[in-house]
Amino acid sequence: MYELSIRTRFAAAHCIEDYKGPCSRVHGHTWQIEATVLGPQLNRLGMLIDFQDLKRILKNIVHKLDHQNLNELEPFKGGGEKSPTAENLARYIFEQLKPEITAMQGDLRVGLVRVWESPDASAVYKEVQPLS
Ligand SMILES: Nc1nc2c(c(=O)[nH]1)N=C([C@H](O)[C@H](O)COP(=O)(O)OP(=O)(O)OP(=O)(O)O)CN2
Ligand SMILES: [Zn+2]
Repeated sequence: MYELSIRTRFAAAHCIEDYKGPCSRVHGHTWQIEATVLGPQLNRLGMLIDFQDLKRILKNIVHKLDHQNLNELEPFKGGGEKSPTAENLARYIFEQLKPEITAMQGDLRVGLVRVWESPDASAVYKEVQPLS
């Protein structure tokens, strides 16, 4: 199995409602997004997927989040469990990426999406592999 990863980043504001601390106030991050794709086979150029293609797809997804207040966007509206945390962002991006990747090539899978809120803090979303 081959595995490759790319990173991109975007800037956006958020707050965590009901959080006890400064994160309950609106503040910004440069969010860094890492996406990992898995697959068993290389193409005729010796690539699993062209980094450029993966970057383009990921950038199109994060473009909708760039320079937004994430709390105002539909997937994160209402707070609570839907709050725009690194965890929820990772799941949202994973779910947007998954159909794009499988449409591109049937044997490709999204391994994980990692969202870095700062250089020291990140969250991952991945689907648990079924036991074989
Ligand atoms: N599990 C999570 N915990 C927290 C999240 C999150 O998304 N998932 N988010 C926050 C806040 O958004 C906050 O902005 C981040 O706080 P923190 O990591 O403490 O960042 P700082 O740079 O302000 O921290 P230092 O104390 O300067 O290291 C909180 N928790
Ligand atoms: Zn924050």
